[in-house]
Amino acid sequence: MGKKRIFEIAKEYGVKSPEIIELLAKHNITKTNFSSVEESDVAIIHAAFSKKAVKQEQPQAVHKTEKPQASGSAEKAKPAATSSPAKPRPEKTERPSMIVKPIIMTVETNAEGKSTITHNALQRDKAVKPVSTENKPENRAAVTQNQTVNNDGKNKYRNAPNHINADNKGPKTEKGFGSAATPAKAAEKPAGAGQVTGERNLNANLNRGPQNRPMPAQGNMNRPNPNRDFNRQGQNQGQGFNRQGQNFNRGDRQGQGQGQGFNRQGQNFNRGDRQGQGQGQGFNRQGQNFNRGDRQGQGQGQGFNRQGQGFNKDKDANQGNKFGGNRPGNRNNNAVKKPAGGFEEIPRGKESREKYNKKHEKQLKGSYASRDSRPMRSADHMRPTKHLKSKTGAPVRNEQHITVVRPTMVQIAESINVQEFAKMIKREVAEVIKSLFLLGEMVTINQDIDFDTATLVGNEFGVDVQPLPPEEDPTEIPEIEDDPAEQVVRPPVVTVMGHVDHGKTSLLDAIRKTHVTAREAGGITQHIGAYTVTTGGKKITFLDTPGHEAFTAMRARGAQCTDISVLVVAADDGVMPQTVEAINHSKAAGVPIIVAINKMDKPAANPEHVKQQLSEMELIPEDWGGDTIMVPVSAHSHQGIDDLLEMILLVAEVKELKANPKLPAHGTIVEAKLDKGRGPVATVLVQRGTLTIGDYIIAGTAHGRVRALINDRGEKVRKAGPSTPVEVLGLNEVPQAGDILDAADEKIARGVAEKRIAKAKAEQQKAAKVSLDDIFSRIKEGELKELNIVVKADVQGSVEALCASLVKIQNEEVKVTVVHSGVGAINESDVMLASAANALIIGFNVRPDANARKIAESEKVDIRPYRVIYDAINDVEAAIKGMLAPKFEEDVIGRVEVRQVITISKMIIAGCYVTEGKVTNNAKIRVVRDGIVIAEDEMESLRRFKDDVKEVAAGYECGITLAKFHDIKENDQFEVYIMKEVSPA
Ligand SMILES: Nc1nc2c(ncn2[C@@H]2O[C@H](COP(=O)(O)OP(=O)(O)OP(=O)(O)O)[C@@H](O)[C@H]2O)c(=O)[nH]1
Repeated sequence: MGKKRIFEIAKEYGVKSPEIIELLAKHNITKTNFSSVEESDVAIIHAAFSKKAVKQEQPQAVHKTEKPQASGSAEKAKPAATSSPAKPRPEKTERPSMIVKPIIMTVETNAEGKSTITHNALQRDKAVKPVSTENKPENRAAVTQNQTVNNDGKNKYRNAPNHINADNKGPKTEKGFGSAATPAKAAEKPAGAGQVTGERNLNANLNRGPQNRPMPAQGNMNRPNPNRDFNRQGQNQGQGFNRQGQNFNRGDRQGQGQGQGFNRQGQNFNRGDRQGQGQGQGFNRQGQNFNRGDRQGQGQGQGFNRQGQGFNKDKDANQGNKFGGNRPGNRNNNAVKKPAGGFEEIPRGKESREKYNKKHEKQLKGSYASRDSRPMRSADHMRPTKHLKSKTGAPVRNEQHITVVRPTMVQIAESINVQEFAKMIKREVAEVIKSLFLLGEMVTINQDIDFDTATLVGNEFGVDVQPLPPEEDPTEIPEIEDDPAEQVVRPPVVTVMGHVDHGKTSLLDAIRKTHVTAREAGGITQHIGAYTVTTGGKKITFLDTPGHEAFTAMRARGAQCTDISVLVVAADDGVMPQTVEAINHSKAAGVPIIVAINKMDKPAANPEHVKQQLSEMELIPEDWGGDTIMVPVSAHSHQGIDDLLEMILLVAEVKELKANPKLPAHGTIVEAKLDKGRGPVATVLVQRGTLTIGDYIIAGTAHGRVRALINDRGEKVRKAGPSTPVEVLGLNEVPQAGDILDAADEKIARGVAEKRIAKAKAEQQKAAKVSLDDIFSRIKEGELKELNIVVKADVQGSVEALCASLVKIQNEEVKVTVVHSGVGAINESDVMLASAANALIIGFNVRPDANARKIAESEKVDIRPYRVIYDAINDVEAAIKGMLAPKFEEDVIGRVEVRQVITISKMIIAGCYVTEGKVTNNAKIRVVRDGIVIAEDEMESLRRFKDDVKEVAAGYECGITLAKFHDIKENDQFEVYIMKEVSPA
């Protein structure tokens, strides 16, 4: 057990080291924090502090360096107190989940010109990682002298005294770094223990960067330890990443190499009879030790770059201790003559030190080695502190406080430049790069790192990295705060869905007691309507969605702005494809489903079968123990309608549907059309707030002041609250179904509309551009045919439905492209566009105006007006089939046997007999010999006797000459076939 040192004793007695040093000084004993204490000294200390010793309250360890001996001779380096390493103080605090306060680091200067740093970041860090440092496999880079001696894989940095004697101001060692020791003494030193010879902790904090980083287990990634001879002992310890703790021994030698950190550390090369120890901590090529001849050498290195190298030649003994710095000339060719570190002694005292700093300012700049010595910089904690004195001339403690503020939280975008990030977190770029390096990212100063990487790096430095709040979209109306206290109960919005003809419209009619069906062209609901009904004093808003497949897109949207979905299933028909689709849409939108089993009045009604089918789709009826409400109804006899409404209200009650009517209106455009007399008319479902006449509204790119509001019964109203469908007049253009409507300040609305128009234009332009990919795919497609179509319809819903159906028609060979679509009559520009794009125009419920008709005639543009969507789709389908390239199929029409081969003036004539079918003069011939096809050719001539004939039937003889193949032999079989056109599927 070695002698105890001041700071350890201080800890034991619960006092600060300076107090002990002061006490001993009174007894004419000069000691520093790291000085060991003689028995006699201990007695003095014990006498003075024994009472205090009881209270062991986390003493603040003060890190000091030893005062130089008056003689200036190389003091024996104290072996590291491996048996009693500076233990980390027990951690009591825990890291708060989010740290918002900045790190304040205060550098205190004491009377002796030593600086200590009280550092709430460090304390915070302690809270962050309680005790965990004990378990770390690697030593962290920041190593002060006492850390050196804890070279046991444990890191005391966070727990160690928070002092950074980084400013070259500690008691300046006259011995410098890497001072020499005698071989004998060096040999005594335990391998692996820190060799404490140089007392100055120059640059001790240089490598405080990345901590807690995952490093491989000790020595795991090290290269094997090559020992090439007998009689040698080679020890190799490595921690970290690469080539650490290498040890090369030749001859009778002992070599020990220890390496911790990152790269090539603790290398030890020994040749001849020698003993060598190499220790390295830090980053790069540390602790190298090269010994040749009969020699003993020790090399220690800590810090950043190529430190602690020791070269021993001849029979010198050599020890080198280096801490930090960049290539600080760490070679100990003759340790006795020259301090190994090559450092100039730094003068003590304020004035002389200032002079020194001034003198070295230039050379120190930009060097890691000199970072500690540099004047204070933004993120620096190594500033030379002033050595102040009180008026009386006595040294005063804490005269100067330097505060460094580092952020504990930064916000970044998706990626950030390394340099910028370092600046942001107030760290050196090299620290950040190093951290990234250790995380496996090789980056340069100008490279960008993504958010996740920045988060990891931020964690290394105790900085919480958060994403920047999303930029406000100029094409969106600013969000308004919705106070839940202001919200009131609103009616449910119900979508009626189901397979075509299962009775959706009839059911709504039955509910509204009106007859919408009769008015519809083709008897099919063409677009969404919305109605409000009152039952038992409560309102329900229904959105009627069309049943045809073509309206899938619209129906899906309908489900999204609704609260409850009523699934109509005909009791006599059961679950059909669109029933399944409707279920999927509702489920996807998270909307509860109430099943209305319709047409119960029909004799063929089989509700149990419907339930059975639905239960297979995970809609288990309540009476079967499930949770899906199923109501048998009849739109004709009105059976069960009240039950259905009751169930809707029940579900709505459970959902607690609420909205704030006091806010500016916010809703969805359910339908929009261009009315000749009234201009653009939009059906809006108000979802939040109240829409009032005079409000300025925006929906998509359309905007304007509300001129009139018409409810679902055709009555003019002044306002419409939440869950109310209402027709709105006053927009400057027809919005799109599904657009969000907002009431807003006119200026804002106009601005937003302009931005949306610009955005849409830009997107259109972008879409119009032909990309390289596009060109390539077209080349690949080769025979690609495109059918361009312009679609015009009376309402937006129909436009969408048609477009969706038309695009679906396309097959492998023909592509249907809707080059333009819109609401309103077919006009001149539609025709011109169709002409330019070689498109046909499909009009649904709209007619071309006179001008358009004229131009269409002259431009030969085909305009097809329709009243029923099916017809339009069917026609296009037929047109596509007509456009398909004809397909041919082989048709074998006969078989012929060659009975004789005749040669007349170089012509080879096969004398044949038709065994099967027939042979025609335009047929193709496949020559088969012994079951193997040997040629395929075309007929050149077909003759009977001397006459050319068109065909010869089975059982007759004929003469056949082939166009190319002349090697015909007797008994060859001719398979006679023609290519027949087949109609496309
Ligand atoms: N017997 C009987 N027939 C009904 C009932 N409900 C609807 N129908 C008939 O079923 C047919 C289709 O009814 P619609 O209401 O148009 O069906 P839909 O689901 O709205 O059809 P689309 O609008 O085409 O999607 C009509 O002939 C109705 O008269 C009912 O409860 N009983």
